Amino acid sequence: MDLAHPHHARARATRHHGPTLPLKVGTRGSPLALYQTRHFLDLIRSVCPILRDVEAFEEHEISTAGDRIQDRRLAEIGGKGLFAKEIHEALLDGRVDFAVHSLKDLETELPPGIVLACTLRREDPRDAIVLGTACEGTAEAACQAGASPFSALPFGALIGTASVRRQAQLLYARPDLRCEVIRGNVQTRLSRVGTGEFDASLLAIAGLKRLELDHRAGVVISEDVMVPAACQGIIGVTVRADDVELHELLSAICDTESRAVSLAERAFLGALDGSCRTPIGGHARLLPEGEIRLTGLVARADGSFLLRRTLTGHATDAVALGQALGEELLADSPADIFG
Ligand SMILES: NCc1[nH]cc(CCC(=O)O)c1CC(=O)O
Repeated sequence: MDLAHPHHARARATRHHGPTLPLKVGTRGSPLALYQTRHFLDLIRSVCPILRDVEAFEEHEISTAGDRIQDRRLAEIGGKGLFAKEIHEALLDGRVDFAVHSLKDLETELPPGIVLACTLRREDPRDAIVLGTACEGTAEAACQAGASPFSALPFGALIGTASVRRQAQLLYARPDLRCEVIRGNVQTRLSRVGTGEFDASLLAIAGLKRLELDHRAGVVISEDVMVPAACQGIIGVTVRADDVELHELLSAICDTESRAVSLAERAFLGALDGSCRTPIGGHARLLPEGEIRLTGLVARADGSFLLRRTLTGHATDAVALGQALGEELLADSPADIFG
């Protein structure tokens, strides 16, 4: 073993002295991002007593291109990793030691030198409909067993969404609806529905729950009706690939179920290699007996085409399962989808 190698030197130092404090954590500055970062810090403190000191961590808010661009659909701006580029740079420069992300916003292929070290237990992965005043009273019937969640939306309603995945699945089921881009953070979107600018919007219930705004969700849509985004509801933590001591620390709070499903969902997304203009959904769930069931969806943004498939395999082969499903959907989609 080459003990002069920096990896080994640092790993040995960990065992004797623990991590060098304070640990610098990178986060976006939105209320949701800050909540997620604090939630993560609470978890790590609960398993690691030496980190309970308030001064053990230093929070660094990092503004990303995705935060600054508010008026256009992210898909139009292009470029994967719009929410993370500046955060990766801060990690590689050593300005931060680790970073907390909404895993669904993190590109599948991370820059060299950065790895996803840990995924937290998944929050509810489903999408929810937030109804404006024009839809008052429509939620109740739509929530009933057997009813379509979309029946809460009046004919021809104007829906604000920036997600081509949600738009495609919505229009496929309800071609009468109109969709327009709504951006901004969760609170901004809620207020724009509240003022009547849109009849309704679709948001991840996970974000609403974390912000204690889930009472604004009129109808929660089953993942069997609307396939969520890959890794929706999962918080992921990135570190420098050679930071052995942080890897060790983070492995203590890693959730094995979210790790397995996120591997499958991210492998699926990676295999499709769609542009961010391609509506793609991916959702895996762990079954008893150590199996994993992965559903994938690709569609046209206008809802004129939609393909959905499910594969089941062993959780230990999560990556292979994701790749296989991605390749299957790629092969069976019309040429324009991935053109
Ligand atoms: N793209 C924005 C985003 N990124 C993560 C969440 C919250 C849900 C999650 O943790 O996946 C949201 C808001 C939303 O989609 O409604």
